[in-house]
Amino acid sequence: MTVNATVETSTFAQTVDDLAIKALHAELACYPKPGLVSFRDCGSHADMDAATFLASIDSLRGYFKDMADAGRRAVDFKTLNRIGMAAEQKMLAATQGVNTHRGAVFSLGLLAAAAGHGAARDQRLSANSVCLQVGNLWGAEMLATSYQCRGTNGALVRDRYGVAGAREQAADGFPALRRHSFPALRAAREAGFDINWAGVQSFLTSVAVLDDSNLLHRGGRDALDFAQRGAKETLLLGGAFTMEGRCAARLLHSEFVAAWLSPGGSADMLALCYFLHDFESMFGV
Ligand SMILES: CC(C)(COP(=O)(O)OP(=O)(O)OC[C@H]1O[C@@H](n2cnc3c(N)ncnc32)[C@H](O[C@H]2O[C@H](COP(=O)(O)OP(=O)(O)OP(=O)(O)O)[C@@H](O)[C@H]2O)[C@@H]1O)[C@@H](O)C(=O)NCCC(=O)NCCS
Ligand SMILES: Nc1ncnc2[nH]cnc12
Repeated sequence: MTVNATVETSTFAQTVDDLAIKALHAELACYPKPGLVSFRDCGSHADMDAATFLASIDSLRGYFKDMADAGRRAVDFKTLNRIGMAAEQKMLAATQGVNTHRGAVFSLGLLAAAAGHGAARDQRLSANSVCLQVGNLWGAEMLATSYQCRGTNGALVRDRYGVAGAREQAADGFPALRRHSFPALRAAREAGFDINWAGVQSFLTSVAVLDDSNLLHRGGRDALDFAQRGAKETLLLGGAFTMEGRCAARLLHSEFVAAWLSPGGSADMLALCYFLHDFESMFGV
């Protein structure tokens, strides 16, 4: 189905906004997500809780519409970056300076822009094509030195461990998400699991494969290895598909909290997967 044939472009951008906000809500609600904030507890965080996230999500309403509209106009990365920085400032004002959704503002914002770009040109709107378009359209520009943040946690671990972070994932069309996290969510939904447990399965899959800069920043290589191993072992027990796997996921949550580990990058991947799943059901061919 092509968008031009079905909905007005402005309605499309509003729908993208609604789906992105819904995805951020679903990510927050999903439990157990080892180490992360949900309505049950604050995970490995002393400075934020579910209320902080709700305020943050509310502040982002309209941002994804702006990004979809900007994508429709085929703007350059500089323009997207400016819109993103303004959204980040609104988010920080809503959370009294706590970083709740910096990564999601970046990654989900870029998906919204690619969706807007594709819809205006009657392109295929599968999850895969939208992810790849981010890299094709803006990848080279976003890797340019002028956009390298200095002093961020991501920049510090990139320099220290040489790993690919949020920017490199986006520039490459979100390979971990396309190959692992999203197929895990889709397979779980097709197998009949609800959005919570399908989300847990996708989240564990992300933790198992992603070089999460939050884990590296808090605990170095040991923390990343510990988290990836724990997620893999939980998946081997069946993950969200078995009672044993679900118990292991709850236990892993306690272990991450005890070690003060928080895989924030995987939280973003989960929100992206929820968004893409709804988006593809609505607009995909
Ligand atoms: C390009 C930017 C994303 C900057 O990136 P950079 O890597 O330089 O810096 P960070 O500030 O560290 O942000 C990266 C965030 O991306 C998430 N992330 C981490 N690893 C990965 C990964 N491998 N792949 C994809 N995404 C990843 C993660 O975001 C989530 O975690 C944050 C909360 O974590 P928390 O534990 O609370 O961390 P802190 O408060 O920072 O520290 P401590 O508590 O430990 O002390 C939360 O934001 C989640 O979303 C990383 O944090 C980008 O920021 C940029 O250029 N922005 C410009 C504006 C823009 O967005 N433009 C729009 C599109 S062009
Ligand atoms: N639910 C969550 N908990 C902690 N950090 C996050 N970053 C994005 N979502 C998050």
